[in-house]
Amino acid sequence: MTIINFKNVNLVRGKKHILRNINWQVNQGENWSILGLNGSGKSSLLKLILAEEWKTSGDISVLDIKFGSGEIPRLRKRVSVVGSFIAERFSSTIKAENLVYTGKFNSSMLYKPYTNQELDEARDLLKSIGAGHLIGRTYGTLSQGEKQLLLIARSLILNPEILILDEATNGLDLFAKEKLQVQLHQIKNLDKSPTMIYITHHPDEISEDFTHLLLLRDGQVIQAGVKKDLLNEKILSDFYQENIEIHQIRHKYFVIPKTMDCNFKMNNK
Ligand SMILES: Nc1ncnc2c1ncn2[C@@H]1O[C@H](COP(=O)(O)OP(=O)(O)OP(=O)(O)O)[C@@H](O)[C@H]1O
Repeated sequence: MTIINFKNVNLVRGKKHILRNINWQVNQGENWSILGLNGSGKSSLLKLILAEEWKTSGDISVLDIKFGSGEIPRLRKRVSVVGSFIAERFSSTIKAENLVYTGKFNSSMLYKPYTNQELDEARDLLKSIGAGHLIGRTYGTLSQGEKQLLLIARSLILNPEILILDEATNGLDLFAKEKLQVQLHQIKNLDKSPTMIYITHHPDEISEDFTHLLLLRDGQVIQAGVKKDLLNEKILSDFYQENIEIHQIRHKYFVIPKTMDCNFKMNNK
């Protein structure tokens, strides 16, 4: 089954050609990372998947639902997102377990009170990801990392078929980042694991669980394919249009601009 299919997709807003001729196919069993610099179009691509933005031209289908077919509300219940543009939608007074429960409806609020029993499902999920201590806390009083934990729990309550992580480590400390990777690894090993899409600026965050990589620059797909074929110095130097070197420590790939050494020496003369 094809999970996501973009054919010749363009997105234009005003005079800005935000995404240009995007061809991208995600198949069952693949987990993709999307790597791009600021302004390359990552969030816009995500909004197209969620049908929050509408393509200017081309064809998009997600989970075999063709956009334009009127089935978008049904689709939204099958896709979850963790990311800042979701994080900003919640009231600062909502309680942790209520926020997690909103994931059931893919909305940012609960339209009626829920029983303690119903909210227990959210509490159990919080406990299962090591966030039990946040139960009962109000969203506005939480740290960035704590908020992120709520969003992860929220994204899982529906058993989504696609889980999108958009700069999901923003605001997380060193250890919380590692914990997120462990959680993603656990999700990947679930019986009915979702297809995961991990959007990031940072190559070192692309864990072993991600099999494929899409390199996005200035609204265009520069490369898309099997990760191990693309994470090399030649391809990434072409992609960044800068000479870079890659240092692999355990399973992490650290990318360092070669020019950095030179600037560092100049500044420290
Ligand atoms: N509605 C819009 N009208 C005009 N330009 C837009 C619009 N939405 C996005 N853009 C522009 O399109 C480009 C891509 O934006 P997008 O937010 O998708 O990038 P991004 O890769 O997510 O960036 P970042 O990593 O900085 O969050 C940017 O130059 C942005 O200013």
